[in-house]
Amino acid sequence: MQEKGTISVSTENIFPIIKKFLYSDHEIFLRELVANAMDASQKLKRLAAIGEYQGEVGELKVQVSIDEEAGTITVSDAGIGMTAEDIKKYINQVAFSGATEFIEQYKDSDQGDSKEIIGHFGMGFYSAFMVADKVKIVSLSHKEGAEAAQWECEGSTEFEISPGEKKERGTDIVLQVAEDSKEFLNKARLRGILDKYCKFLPITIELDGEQINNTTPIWTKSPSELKDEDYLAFFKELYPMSPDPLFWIHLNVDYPFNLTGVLYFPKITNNFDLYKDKIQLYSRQVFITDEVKDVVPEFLMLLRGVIDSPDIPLNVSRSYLQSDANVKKINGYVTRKVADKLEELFKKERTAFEEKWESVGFFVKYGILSDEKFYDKAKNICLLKNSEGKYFTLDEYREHIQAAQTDKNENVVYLYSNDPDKQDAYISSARKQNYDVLLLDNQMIDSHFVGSLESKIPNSSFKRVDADTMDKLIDTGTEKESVLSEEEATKIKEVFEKTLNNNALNLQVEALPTDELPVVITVPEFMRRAQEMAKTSGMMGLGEFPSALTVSINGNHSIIQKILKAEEAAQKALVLQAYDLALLSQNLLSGANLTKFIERSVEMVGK
Ligand SMILES: Nc1ncnc2c1ncn2[C@@H]1O[C@H](COP(=O)(O)OP(=O)(O)OP(=O)(O)O)[C@@H](O)[C@H]1O
Repeated sequence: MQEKGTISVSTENIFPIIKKFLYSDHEIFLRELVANAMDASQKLKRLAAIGEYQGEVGELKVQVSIDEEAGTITVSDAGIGMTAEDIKKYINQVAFSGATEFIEQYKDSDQGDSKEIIGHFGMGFYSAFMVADKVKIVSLSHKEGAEAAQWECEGSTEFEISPGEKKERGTDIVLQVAEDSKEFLNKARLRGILDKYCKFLPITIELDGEQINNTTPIWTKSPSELKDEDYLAFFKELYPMSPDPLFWIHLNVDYPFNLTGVLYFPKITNNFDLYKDKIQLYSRQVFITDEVKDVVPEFLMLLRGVIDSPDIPLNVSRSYLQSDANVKKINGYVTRKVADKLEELFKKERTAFEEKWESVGFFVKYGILSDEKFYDKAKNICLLKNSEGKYFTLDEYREHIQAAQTDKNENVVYLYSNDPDKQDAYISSARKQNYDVLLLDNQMIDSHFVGSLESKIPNSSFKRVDADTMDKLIDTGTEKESVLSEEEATKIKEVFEKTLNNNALNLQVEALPTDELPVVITVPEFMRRAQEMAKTSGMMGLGEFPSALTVSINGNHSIIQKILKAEEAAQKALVLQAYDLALLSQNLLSGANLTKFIERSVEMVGK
């Protein structure tokens, strides 16, 4: 008996709409059909396990095959199958409600958002019509005495149902591939899609007889069954081109939500962007997306690996995902696990932890900057490295510098360098005073990190080592003895002003140690930070911000006496020489000024 019917649906014909708006994601039809076949297989397994199916279960693999000549793709399973009644119920009604719901969602969203909905909306069975102009279902239900049934639909709301010819339990979905979708008849193309979405499905998937998937990926196993090699091999499987990860975290939770996975800490190179969106999100081993925004905290998006959770609602739009309670909990859980793992590593293998700090520190700092709560968890394992390459925790470091580097206001002054090469002269001045200098030279993150630490550590101030002369950087309130009389100080300042003839310079005479340079050039900390902020926020073009240099003349240096006593011409040469030397030590001397300096030096040496 053949039966014809019309699928009741408010929209005249939803297929053209499905086709049009799902355009960029056509390939997911295969994921949907394979996932259905897998569900049907697993349902049968469950029925057999609870004794509701008495027959032979047999091998439950899902087969995908291409018949290029006939222009068809067939997805077959040996799962529970469907009777004609089941087809009417599940395909005509249930599946359709899913498709209609999609259209409703699409209508409610503005154009810009539609792609997101599409990307996260499981279109189910009807997504087959994105690539096929005719779909046939032939199915034999597992139910005793069931007869095979066949359903056909040509992409309109009309369908035809009739007895089918099928002897084995299960379902064949046959797609007559549409003219504009012929690419899917290519085996390599299908293989690519299966590799992407179905690589770790729990039931064997074959493409033209060849197994595609690994049915028991490591995140489905217990950590006690796994060795380091297994984790490394899995990492290589996911990211064949990447260097080995630093370490990994096996996630496993079943209350209050369900989540498994393995997250890897990659070695950080400078190309951070390459590392974003590399965590893969699965739902019961079906690949969903690698856009994990909202599910994983922003700073952990640089991690790699797999998260699998049936509790992440994937068939809804982004905005919903953000406010979803489960997603929030997952987010919190992942953050906590990462913090725990870092603490464990730190406690167990501090040396190894220090060796990995270049990469690990990036996550920790990023986490501290972006997540208030993460600081509380990470403050005990956040390391600081000094210019001698030694590592300290925040507490250890404070202890280390407290005695020497507390200023008259009881602030502990943390000195740092962001470019040890350029700031070498300042670092060595600091060391001469028995001060310690931190290395905070990650250009991407450390300038922000400095500000953040300063606000988090009470009574602390961070100053770059070239922000002022040493005794002003850490002002202990003790007056330095000056060998210059007040008159001489005024005189030397005048000589410098006249010779350098530059209003932008902030000239001052100071009593610095005799072994300091005769002239020291610095950029005040607050000024430099304001400049950096302006640069990063794009408020001002580079260079527009006044660059205020402070020029400190070391009144205690012997050369100052020489200048005071010299003839005018010699005086001028000495001032320029002392000033140029200061610029040189900051790496600020170049071009014509450098040439002049060299000429002058040669002349002086020759005298
Ligand atoms: N291969 C199959 N074997 C048995 N039943 C199937 C098969 N494919 C689909 N079905 C039935 O049709 C129903 C509708 O399928 P459809 O893919 O549209 O939605 P779904 O799987 O329930 O949800 P989703 O939108 O997440 O895919 C399924 O719930 C299932 O009962």
